[in-house]
Amino acid sequence: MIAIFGGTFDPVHLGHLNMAKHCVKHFNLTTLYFMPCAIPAHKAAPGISTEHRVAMLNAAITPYPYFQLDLRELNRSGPSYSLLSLQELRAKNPDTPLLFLIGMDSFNNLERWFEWQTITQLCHLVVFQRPGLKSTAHGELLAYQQAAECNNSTELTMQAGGKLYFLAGEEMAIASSDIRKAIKNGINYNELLPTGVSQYIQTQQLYLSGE
Ligand SMILES: Nc1ncnc2c1ncn2[C@@H]1O[C@H](COP(=O)(O)OP(=O)(O)OP(=O)(O)O)[C@@H](O)[C@H]1O
Ligand SMILES: O=C(O)c1ccc[n+]([C@@H]2O[C@H](COP(=O)([O-])O)[C@@H](O)[C@H]2O)c1
Repeated sequence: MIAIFGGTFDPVHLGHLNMAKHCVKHFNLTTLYFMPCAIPAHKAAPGISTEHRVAMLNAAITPYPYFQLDLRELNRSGPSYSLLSLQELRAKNPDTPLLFLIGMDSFNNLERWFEWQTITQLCHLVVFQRPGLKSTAHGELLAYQQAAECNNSTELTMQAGGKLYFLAGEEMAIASSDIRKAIKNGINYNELLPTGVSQYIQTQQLYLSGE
């Protein structure tokens, strides 16, 4: 199995680590790759450099041998469409089950993603809960959910892609945007971040101004 966790990670926080750890444990993964995007398809570009985001990801994953980085989107120009990354991964690994981990808010917006229906064929989507959010799928997204959802994780090992799995686990009400706001407003945010990340933010004086 190949497991990818895409995100802006501006910055990576304990909510990200929590869902990624649940995914590793649940699917008994050897490796899960955090894949930072370069230019988010649907939100404002990060106000800090790519190097800072990657440095914070490295600080966050260092204690965990089963986490690695996949930097392919940083080496591409244009919006970081997940479709392109998944197509590349699929071309290199034609028959390997491919998991793409996202949060419930991302799932509820999936219909707005570039060629989302092709994405659902290229990989299995693993959706982690986000506090206060449930699937709001309707129309074509609901049709996909009804056709693809499975409750038995071994089913995901039996085909390369096409399934949808809702992964339950401890929910953490943490968002990068709240952390950026807290830092700007001088509010303590350290308990929301891996230690190495909060140290890096302080040393580099990140997020003190801007959005
Ligand atoms: N606390 C959380 N619980 C569940 N899913 C999360 C959580 N934080 C992030 N995610 C999911 O992780 C992926 C990457 O998230 P991202 O890097 O955009 O962080 P974010 O906290 O959502 O950022 P922002 O607040 O700036 O939108 C997305 O699919 C998102 O849904
Ligand atoms: O491909 C798309 O159109 C697309 C649209 C929105 C989000 N994504 C991906 O979803 C992941 C989480 O996105 P975000 O914006 O919540 O950090 C990240 O890997 C994004 O590149 C992808």
